[in-house]
Amino acid sequence: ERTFLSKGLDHLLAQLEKKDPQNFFAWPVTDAIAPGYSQIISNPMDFSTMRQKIDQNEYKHLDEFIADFKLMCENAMKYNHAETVYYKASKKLLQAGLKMMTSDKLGWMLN
Ligand SMILES: NC(=O)c1ccc2nc(N)sc2c1
Repeated sequence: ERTFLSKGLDHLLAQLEKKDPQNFFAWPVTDAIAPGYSQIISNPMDFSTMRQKIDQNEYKHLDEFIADFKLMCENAMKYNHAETVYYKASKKLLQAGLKMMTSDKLGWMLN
């Protein structure tokens, strides 16, 4: 059911997804597109999984949502070499996303 927190997380997720226009982070990364991915990345994360977790009320606090966002970006910076578009996109997304989510305007969600 829609809670105060899940409504706020919905909004944040929509803002983060807009920062990934190439949809590099929209869906789970498969070994088909990223050879060896499942051996290198033990805790995969992507926006569709975060959406599911919001809908199932699995996030109890904003910092748990932020942790999944960081995991998603850090996975990409681990698997992809620094000169790739994926690495560069994840570094930019991480910085912009954290800036947005840690602004004081979100004090109301840090319960
Ligand atoms: N999120 C990622 O790390 C990611 C996304 C898409 C993608 N496509 C490839 N050919 S490698 C790759 C990695």
